[in-house]
Amino acid sequence: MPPKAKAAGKGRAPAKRKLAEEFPPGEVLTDTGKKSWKLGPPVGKGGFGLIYLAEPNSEKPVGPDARYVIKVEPSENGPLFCELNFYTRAAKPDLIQKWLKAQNLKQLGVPKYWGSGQHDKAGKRYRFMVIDRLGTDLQKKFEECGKRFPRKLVLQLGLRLLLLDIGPHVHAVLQVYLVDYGLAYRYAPDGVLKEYKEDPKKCHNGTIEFTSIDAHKGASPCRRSDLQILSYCMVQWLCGRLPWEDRLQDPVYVRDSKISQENISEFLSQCFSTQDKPAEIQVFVEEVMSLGYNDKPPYERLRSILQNGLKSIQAKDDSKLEFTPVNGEPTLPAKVSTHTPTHHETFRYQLIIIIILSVCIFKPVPWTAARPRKLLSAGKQGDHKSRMMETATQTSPGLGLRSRGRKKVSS
Ligand SMILES: Nc1ncnc2c1ncn2[C@@H]1O[C@H](COP(=O)(O)OP(=O)(O)OP(=O)(O)O)[C@@H](O)[C@H]1O
Repeated sequence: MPPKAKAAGKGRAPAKRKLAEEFPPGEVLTDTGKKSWKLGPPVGKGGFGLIYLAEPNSEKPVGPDARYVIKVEPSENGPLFCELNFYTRAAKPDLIQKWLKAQNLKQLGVPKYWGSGQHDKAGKRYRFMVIDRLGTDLQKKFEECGKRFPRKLVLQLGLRLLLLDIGPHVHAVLQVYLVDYGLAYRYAPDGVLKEYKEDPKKCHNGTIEFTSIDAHKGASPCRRSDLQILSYCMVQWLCGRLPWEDRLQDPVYVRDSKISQENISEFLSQCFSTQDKPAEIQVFVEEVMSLGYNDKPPYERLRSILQNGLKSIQAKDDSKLEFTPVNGEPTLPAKVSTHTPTHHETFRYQLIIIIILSVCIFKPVPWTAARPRKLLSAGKQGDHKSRMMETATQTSPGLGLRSRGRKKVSS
């Protein structure tokens, strides 16, 4: 994620967390299943921890083609604990496999979980988690495109991030993944929806510019919160800048600016000129903003709104994601994978802001012949086949900074 402003000021709740120190390449960590992992260089940085390339421990150093990453944070930090909870409940390889089979899907846009544990170093205790290594992140692509994505791409990303199956594009090669489940939340444990309740101590959780109004108010996230975040992301991708980005240091200002955007048409008029304002985005945002806290969003309707947007520009969701600077040439034409993430109703998780902000572009190689430019070998599936990822420079959805001021850098 790009460096974002630190949230500060009144109403800012999240407690201070400790930063992890950087471990040298070659550090060996042993997970709770007694499997040892060797760290390579860091490939990403969150607000409180680092993400390292990693491989099962062996004589060899960990190279740039590592198939795993390990996220390490001081053990007392909450988000990694929360994230681990998500991964162990929802993303163990056998669980994902079962889910795919049950849903008749080929792939799911959630990295697989391979292990976790605690590691002591210099008198300090760290928590770590091993997951699939993915490719470049969407934020990086956004910056490469001059901070604006073409409308077709935004609509396609919107369709994928709605977490619905988009159909059998079996030969597609790029997939959008969601990572960073540090704020994942079970919005309906055992099928019982959580009640709306504001907690002043939790105000403004998430990446400040995109976080939902629910989160600003300290309410636990729900499905509409995810969609609000997605709406803000899509508007920013289209126009380059959200109206409240001038004062991200002030979460109350950001919250109030979002709340004051009751008239969606006026909100979008601050972002687009009259001729550039995409009609479907207005309809989409209106639909999202009309949702109640416990409403099940009309995902199909939301999808068709975005599909209609594609039609209106004589485009279709053809499984090619073209990262083209607006009014320019494509930087890296690419295809998108067979299946996008499917709505995870059964997991009863609320995938919140950081997740949407943490979208990886990932290209599994066993299903493709040609290597696009700038490939970096990486990743693995359960079958231990290596695969390649298209990457410009850095890895993972380098999106994200929480309003708590988590900064990210990437290698
Ligand atoms: N599975 C992955 N494969 C490759 N790179 C990754 C992966 N996961 C994360 N990264 C890289 O590390 C960066 C930080 O990841 P992540 O958002 O999970 O960390 P975080 O500590 O939770 O960050 P934050 O403090 O913003 O919540 C990402 O932006 C990305 O560049």
